[in-house]
Amino acid sequence: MQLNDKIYVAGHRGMVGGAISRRLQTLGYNNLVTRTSAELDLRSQAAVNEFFATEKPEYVFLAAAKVGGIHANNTYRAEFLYDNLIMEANIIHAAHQNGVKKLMFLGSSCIYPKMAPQPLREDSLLTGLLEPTNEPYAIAKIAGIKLCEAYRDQYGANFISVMPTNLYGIGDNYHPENSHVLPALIRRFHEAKENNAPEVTVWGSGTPKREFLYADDLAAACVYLMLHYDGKELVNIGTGEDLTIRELAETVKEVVGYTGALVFDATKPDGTPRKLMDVSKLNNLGWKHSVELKEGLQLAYADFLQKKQMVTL
Ligand SMILES: NC(=O)C1=CN([C@@H]2O[C@H](COP(=O)(O)OP(=O)(O)OC[C@H]3O[C@@H](n4cnc5c(N)ncnc54)[C@H](OP(=O)(O)O)[C@@H]3O)[C@@H](O)[C@H]2O)C=CC1
Ligand SMILES: C[C@H]1O[C@H](OP(=O)(O)OP(=O)(O)OC[C@H]2O[C@@H](n3cnc4c(=O)[nH]c(N)nc43)[C@H](O)[C@@H]2O)[C@@H](O)[C@@H](O)C1=O
Repeated sequence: MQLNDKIYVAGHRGMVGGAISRRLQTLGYNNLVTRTSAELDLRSQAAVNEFFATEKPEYVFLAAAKVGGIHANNTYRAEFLYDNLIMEANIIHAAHQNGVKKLMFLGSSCIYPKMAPQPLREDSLLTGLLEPTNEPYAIAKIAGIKLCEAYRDQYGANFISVMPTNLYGIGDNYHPENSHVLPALIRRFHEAKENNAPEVTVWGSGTPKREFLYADDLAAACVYLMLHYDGKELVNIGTGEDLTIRELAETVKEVVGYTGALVFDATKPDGTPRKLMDVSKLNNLGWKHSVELKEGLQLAYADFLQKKQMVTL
């Protein structure tokens, strides 16, 4: 990938696509092509085909998707399956038809079976049943992996798949119900602090364990793998460290500076009990994360405070 090669970052306004675009620009890549969903609805095959035929991107980062936390995944099950299936199918097929040199597909740690051995190894894919709350999203992501593999097997396409762990960072979604746990807790603790509320509610039992990677680290890993990895097998991207949701809540509480109590709402789903990535393959390829959770949380909270000035979250 040369500095003036044409690179399409699908989903560049999202948290991940934004971080990948920043990383590419920092490294000197100067020919990025982007479209918002209003300009190019990736669910339209005709529009995607026309875009690829006109723009002829040489490299593609596929970071556009319908994304959300446990509640959104479990509620909008049809859109999480349909939108994600059709977007990735349209892009991967058009990339093949238009001679894209290399494409990176972003999946998710939720593709692994709910009860797979921990830490989650890449070869656990399709070895057991999925977590029900995000099965539609996971099925779509597994289809994306298999599309990349199929175009590679049949046509020799250099399409690679990476599986990020739970992410957070600049430009995250702070919706009270539809977001992931980390941004949801930043907002809830911040509002409780502002309102002097005596307690903050955390969904579920607090016992599930999750791993969190700062989005700019994820972006650095994605660009690194785009430059250094051409294999068929997926690659996990994470830190290899996790903590319970209760421990996460305590840490967010401390970073935000809230002094009240925590209560747990057992009526809300816990989801997968644990999703710790085995990152030995990534580490052996020469990449390791650099932003630890506490530092990343401080950066994310600063971003939240800044965005709050500009928009009603
Ligand atoms: N966030 C996380 O914790 C994790 C994310 N991932 C993966 O990373 C990728 C990016 O996620 P993230 O950045 O968090 O998500 P965001 O919701 O922040 O961004 C998603 C992007 O997708 C674009 N998009 C959605 N629907 C359409 C559409 N119909 N047509 C065109 N563009 C569309 C949006 O474009 P626009 O802004 O223009 O509307 C948006 O910029 C996804 O593949 C996700 O599965 C994987 C693991 C964890
Ligand atoms: C990235 C990943 O994200 C999703 O999976 P998830 O890891 O279960 O996502 P989550 O961040 O929403 O929840 C993590 C844990 O945290 C608890 N929790 C507490 N309090 C809040 C809370 O206020 N909001 C949310 N969302 N969760 C909360 C919550 O009950 C759960 O136990 C997938 O659907 C799929 O999209 C995917 O790939």
